[in-house]
Amino acid sequence: MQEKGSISIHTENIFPIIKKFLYSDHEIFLRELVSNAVDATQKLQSLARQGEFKGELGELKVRVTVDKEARKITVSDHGLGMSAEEIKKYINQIAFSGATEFVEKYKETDAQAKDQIIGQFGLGFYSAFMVAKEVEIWSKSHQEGTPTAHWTCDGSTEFTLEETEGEHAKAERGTDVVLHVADDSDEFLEEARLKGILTKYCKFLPVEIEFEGEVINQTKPIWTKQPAELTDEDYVNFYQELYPFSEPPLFWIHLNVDYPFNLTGILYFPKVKDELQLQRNKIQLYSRQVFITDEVKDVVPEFLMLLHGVIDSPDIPLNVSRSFLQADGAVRKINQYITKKVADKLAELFRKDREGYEQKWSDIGLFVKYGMLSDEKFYEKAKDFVLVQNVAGKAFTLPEYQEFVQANQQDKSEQTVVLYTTDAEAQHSFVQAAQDRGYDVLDLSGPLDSHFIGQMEQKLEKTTFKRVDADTVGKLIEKDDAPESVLSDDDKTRLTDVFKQAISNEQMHVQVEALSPQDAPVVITLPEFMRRMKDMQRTGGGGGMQMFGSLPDSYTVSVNANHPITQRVLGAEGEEGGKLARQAFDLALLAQGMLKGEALTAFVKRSADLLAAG
Ligand SMILES: Nc1ncnc2c1ncn2[C@@H]1O[C@H](COP(=O)(O)OP(=O)(O)OP(=O)(O)O)[C@@H](O)[C@H]1O
Repeated sequence: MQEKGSISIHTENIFPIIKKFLYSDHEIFLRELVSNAVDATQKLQSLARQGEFKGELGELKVRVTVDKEARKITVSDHGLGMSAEEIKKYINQIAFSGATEFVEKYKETDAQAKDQIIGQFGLGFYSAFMVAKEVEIWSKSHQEGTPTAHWTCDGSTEFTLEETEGEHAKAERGTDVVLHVADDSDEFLEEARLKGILTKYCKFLPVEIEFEGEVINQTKPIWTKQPAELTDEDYVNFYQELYPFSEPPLFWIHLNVDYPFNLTGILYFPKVKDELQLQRNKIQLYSRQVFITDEVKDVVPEFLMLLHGVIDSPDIPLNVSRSFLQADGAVRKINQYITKKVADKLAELFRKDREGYEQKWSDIGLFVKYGMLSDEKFYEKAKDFVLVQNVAGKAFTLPEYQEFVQANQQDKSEQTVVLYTTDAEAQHSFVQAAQDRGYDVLDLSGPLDSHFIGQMEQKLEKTTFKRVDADTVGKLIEKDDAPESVLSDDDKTRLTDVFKQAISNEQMHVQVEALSPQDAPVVITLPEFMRRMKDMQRTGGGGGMQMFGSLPDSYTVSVNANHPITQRVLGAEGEEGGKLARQAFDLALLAQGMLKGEALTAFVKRSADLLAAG
């Protein structure tokens, strides 16, 4: 047997759900009521535009007032008002939106209304019951001769509705919504609290909103204007209004698109000196000038979350509570659009004002690298304007740098070896040695640079990166013209043994190498791959590498066969050779800031002895 029918809903059961649970935050009741008042005002303006309303518009301010004694909050507008019939239709029917109906009805004759009207779900009004034990509506329609309608409801499914003339009638067109605040919602009777809510959500609504005799909003915020109407000062002032006491922004992008989706806004590049200052959740999302959230995840690409500013789009699909967004195709397109705009802006700055761009690089470099690493499309554009800086502070684009080092820094298998330092101070002796060889050294000390290096090695052809202390200078870039060793094989073995014994440390692998006589007598290095593995292990990357436990430190100790000191070590009597070897080794440790504790004390003492003996 088959039965067909329609599912029924018990209003008594669903009503509390709407009231209490649909909206996570109680404070949004004010946003909803003020939005309705603004909608009512904009609808009237729309009717006037179309000639359907011929009366005087008069003053159109929305007023919010609070009476703490009487425990009342009132939201009043001079909008189009409602007759008793209309209240029945729009208010008594939950989830029937007069806003949507209006937009649909006038879409041919007033397209503007579609972009302005805020309401869409027909639920917002009921959020009032989150804070009120009773709500009254007093409304007078804009249509001549309609009596004032008075509606009351105590939050149950029962309501009263009457038409009043005479004493209680409203003199003017419009609607007053009166909330009798519930006992558990005292906080909303505080002026400061209400003001806080209004400035959070309603600061940029398009109709003036008055609270405490003061207009709290800007009806035409700058993002709704055309870029051509605005000066740099306007942008900077707006920034400072959004983020008081912050340093002026570096530059900004005015977003303005209406096809295939509607999006306006201004994104600012903040001045950031170090990564600790980077603050997320600094972009505010609006929909039709109503504040929605400052969590713009999904809408704004991850790497641009560090930007500041405002985005306004009626096309971002909101859920009923307007409290979170739904990630869908439209959101993805918006995300891509923003990425493209940012890349274009950077490319333009680079092209038009290279010097200014270089000066800003310390602030924007992090964004750019983050973007390249996280977004392939952004990478494609940014590879032409990402900059690298050498230790002398000169900036290059990647193609410029490749050309700059190509002649001198190719190894025998025609790989270009890019040398870099992560700490020019600590690695000074290596930087110096490389520079003495005529090599250039990049400063890649930023927080994302190890990832950036990895990406560059994948993308750039025939190019490898080596940290300056990854090897002795002669081996960093292996060439055919390596200097010959002056030592015999026998001497080399003897020398190795003396050093091994003097150092007596398993993690130090001694080898004799033919460096130039001007190079240091001993050089301690950590091979590039070993250091990278250790870095990965430290930062938790590298997949299953943890399984193998901590990697031991494994340094290479290169003894310079051509340095005069090796002759002295080989020629020394008794313990003298070992002492000299240890001294040379300690000097190498010292050059790298690795000489510490007991070893350092011993070194100082030995040095004094040697000086005294000399
Ligand atoms: N101050 C007002 N003046 C005139 N009409 C109003 C007013 N407040 C509410 N209404 C009418 O009641 C309807 C229902 O309001 P409600 O806030 O529940 O939903 P909405 O604004 O349409 O949609 P949303 O849930 O997205 O806010 C509105 O669409 C509007 O027609």
